[in-house]
Amino acid sequence: MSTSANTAQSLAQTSKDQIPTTSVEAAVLASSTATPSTNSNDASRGQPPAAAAGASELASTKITLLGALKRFPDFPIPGIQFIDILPLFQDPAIHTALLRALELQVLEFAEHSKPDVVVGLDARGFLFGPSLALRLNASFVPVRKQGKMPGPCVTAAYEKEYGTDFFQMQEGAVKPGQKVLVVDDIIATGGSAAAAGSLVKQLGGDLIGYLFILEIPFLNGRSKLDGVQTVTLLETDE
Ligand SMILES: O=P(O)(O)OC[C@H]1O[C@H](OP(=O)(O)OP(=O)(O)O)[C@H](O)[C@@H]1O
Ligand SMILES: Nc1ncnc2[nH]cnc12
Repeated sequence: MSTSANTAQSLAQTSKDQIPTTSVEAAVLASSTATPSTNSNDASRGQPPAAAAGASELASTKITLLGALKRFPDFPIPGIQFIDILPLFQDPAIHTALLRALELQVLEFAEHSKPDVVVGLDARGFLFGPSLALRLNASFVPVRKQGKMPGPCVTAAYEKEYGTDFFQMQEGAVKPGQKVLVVDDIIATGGSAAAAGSLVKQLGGDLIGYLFILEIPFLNGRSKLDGVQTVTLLETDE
């Protein structure tokens, strides 16, 4: 079995309960963010030996995930280094490891406040948002680019790394007071995520956090998220 398959299997075999049952699960839980501005890359610090061993396994999972990403210079416009997350979904072992790691990040940071709704952003937030929502026994609700959904919608404009756009959510898709987690593949400038957060609030939702697979820290996207708890699995400064 390949390294990625081993990693995926050990992550996939962990309990569906919120209580960690393996060193990997304990380590993933231990590695999650405790504050809005910290990421999860220093997993082994201060952990007991079993958790530290698991943290090392998590670290190798992250290396596997990072290694699967592809870079495309000057896409979609000159000067942008495009980071393609689609390869994460081509290998079932990596896909499994990704989903389990994301689930555990949520269970840790939302320990006392599990989301009622996972909101995924058009289009790459749709690749894992519904699967994650099922694992969390939560609803899935999309944020879509303007003009794609029927019925009354709320709308927010936003700037991103390579242009301006408009996002929408259907009225009633989130009920007032529901706890909402916004998920997307990448946080770059943070414009997309901030617009999604504003739509959730327009619908009366309680925005409890943001979750991303990858952060590009030099673009400082977190600064647009009003201090709302933000968790990223991976980061790359390029
Ligand atoms: O933090 P930001 O600067 O807002 O950038 C991040 C957003 O950009 C990408 O989506 P894109 O708008 O390219 O749409 P797509 O998912 O439909 O390709 C990405 O999937 C995020 O949604
Ligand atoms: N550099 C980038 N690569 C991939 N998706 C992005 N979305 C915004 N910036 C991006």
